[in-house]
Amino acid sequence: MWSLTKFVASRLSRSRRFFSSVIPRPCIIQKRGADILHDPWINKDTGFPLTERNRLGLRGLLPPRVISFEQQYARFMESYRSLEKNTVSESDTSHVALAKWRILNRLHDRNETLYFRVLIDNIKDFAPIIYTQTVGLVCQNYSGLFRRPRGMYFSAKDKGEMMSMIYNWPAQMVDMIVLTDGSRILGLGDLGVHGIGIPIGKLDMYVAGAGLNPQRILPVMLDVGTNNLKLIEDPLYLGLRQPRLEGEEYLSTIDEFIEAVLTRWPKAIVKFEDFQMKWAFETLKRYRERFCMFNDDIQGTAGVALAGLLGTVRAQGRSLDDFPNQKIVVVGAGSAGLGVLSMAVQAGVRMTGNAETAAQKFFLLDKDGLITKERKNLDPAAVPFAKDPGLIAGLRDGGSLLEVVKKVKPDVLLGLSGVGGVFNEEVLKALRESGSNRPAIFAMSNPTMNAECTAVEAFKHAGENIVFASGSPFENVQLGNGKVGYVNQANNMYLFPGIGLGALLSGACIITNDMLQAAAECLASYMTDQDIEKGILYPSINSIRDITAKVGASVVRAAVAEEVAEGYGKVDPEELAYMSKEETVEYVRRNMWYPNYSPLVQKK
Ligand SMILES: NC(=O)C1=CN([C@@H]2O[C@H](COP(=O)(O)OP(=O)(O)OC[C@H]3O[C@@H](n4cnc5c(N)ncnc54)[C@H](O)[C@@H]3O)[C@@H](O)[C@H]2O)C=CC1
Ligand SMILES: CC(=O)C(=O)O
Ligand SMILES: [Mg+2]
Repeated sequence: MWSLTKFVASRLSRSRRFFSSVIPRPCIIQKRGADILHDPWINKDTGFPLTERNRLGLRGLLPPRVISFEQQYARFMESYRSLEKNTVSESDTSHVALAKWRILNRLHDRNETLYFRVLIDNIKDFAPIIYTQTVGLVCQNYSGLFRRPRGMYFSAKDKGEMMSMIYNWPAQMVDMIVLTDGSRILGLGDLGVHGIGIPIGKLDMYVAGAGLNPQRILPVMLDVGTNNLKLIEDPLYLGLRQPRLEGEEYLSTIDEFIEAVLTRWPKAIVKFEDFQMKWAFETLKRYRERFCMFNDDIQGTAGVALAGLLGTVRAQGRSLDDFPNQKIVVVGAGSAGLGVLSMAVQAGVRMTGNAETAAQKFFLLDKDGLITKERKNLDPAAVPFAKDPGLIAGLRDGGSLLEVVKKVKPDVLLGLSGVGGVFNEEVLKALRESGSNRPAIFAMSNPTMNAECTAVEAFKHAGENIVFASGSPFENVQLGNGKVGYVNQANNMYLFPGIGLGALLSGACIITNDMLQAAAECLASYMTDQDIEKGILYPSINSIRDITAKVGASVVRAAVAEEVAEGYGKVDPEELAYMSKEETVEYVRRNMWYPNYSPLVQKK
């Protein structure tokens, strides 16, 4: 039973935590001298005060002047801006993008505190570099860009060794692991071990957006081979030059890795990222009831898309109850597309109470066109969305996107196909004729070149009145006469930081559908009616910490309501249950790490 004494004690412990977050806590280290300068977690470069230089054996290893954090920050930004200025006229945009990534990566490798401060303060400018879209280019060029290892690599050759390998990681605690096998990196396909750039980029977003402590995150590449022949033949390829493991061999490798992780860090959250569809679904089914994990491409994407779809209903001036009446054509029946449809159906069922009607207005296409009940060898995950061809006159299995748009007259066209340009001029013009009072286009595939259409194409061919969102960022479109076509970024980056942080701070033993639903609903309700009217469905990425605090809190509360919360640190589930909504947001905010130089104290 919750007692008054416990309540007062919890308030006191909360206020103690509050003060400790204002006064930088000392960081206890075991290193000395040059080892400190080579450890990006604790390095301050020229920022070490003289007292620390004396205490830590750094005197003489640095130029004598102490440069303040603010000066270091300004110096970095100046070199970044001058790179930007000097390359503005270059036609090779990928060369410029990689130069920007390199300058950030060098800082990341040297001084994480400064790196994360510049990232947080300039998230709108830097997210497209460390995350989609440049991260895709980085993975494609990884063998040439590789300088220092980051994260851990477990390979098919490590079978039987993983339990001891996990103890090679230098940090005592790990809160969040992002795991990939590199088999479907963005829309770029199988990039094998070079896909490590994705877990690194995602975890950068966790630190920037959710305030996870960078000393407690771990990007992991599980190298089970690659089926990309170009990579296998490349002498500089950094991974195993063998075909991917399949079947039981594959699953037992992942099982061994998971067992090793959970033995060392039983409360670590494992986020699965960019697995090819069959393993994305299989691993989610295998593990989701066993430990705290989620699949970002299936579940994170679904929540962001659902928030955007609900926003679209509002933007059309309709009531939210009208959502199940939206005709939605989803192009791409992979992990992301099926994840979105499943969540949209769940939302429809909650609104209508009827599972059958909930999916009726949703249409699904894959590379072979419209999926109907006549489809041979239909993936079981797609079965609930397969249409009866008789539903609308002229619909047929394998019907092209253009045919489907002309016949169905959708309100929403949502692309998760990984194929650039499938929303071509004809398709967009057909959407314009759909009769919807405000059609919406979600060109969600990444990176930019894989977007189903560009923002300019969408506004030009589908009309100025549309709602537009893309997975990778595009500039807003100037429509003339001062009118602006607003570009939303429909990317799971709006949700995964909050899902991860909420799961962590509730101490959730698993991540349930209700927790994911709560995250999506929280994001959906974030926007004001005025914004939505302008076609703005998602907040600016500049607000990512505020969004994450709210999304994280809604995940914590859902975890408590579902009785899967086991508490975090000294905060037990009863204390979580006692918190009001606002207090939960405050609790989440207070637990976000923020980059400041901490005093370093050497452990004797
Ligand atoms: N914006 C976001 O937050 C997210 C975007 N994505 C993007 O979604 C894309 C797909 O990801 P997954 O579903 O995991 O891939 P996947 O490989 O599992 O599925 C791709 C699907 O697209 C279909 N497809 C291929 N060519 C097509 C065509 N010409 N017309 C219609 N359908 C076609 C395939 O048959 C398959 O069903 C990727 O580009 C990825 O970057 C994925 C997750 C999150
Ligand atoms: C954003 C993301 O997770 C993807 O494109 O795979
Ligand atoms: Mg992904």
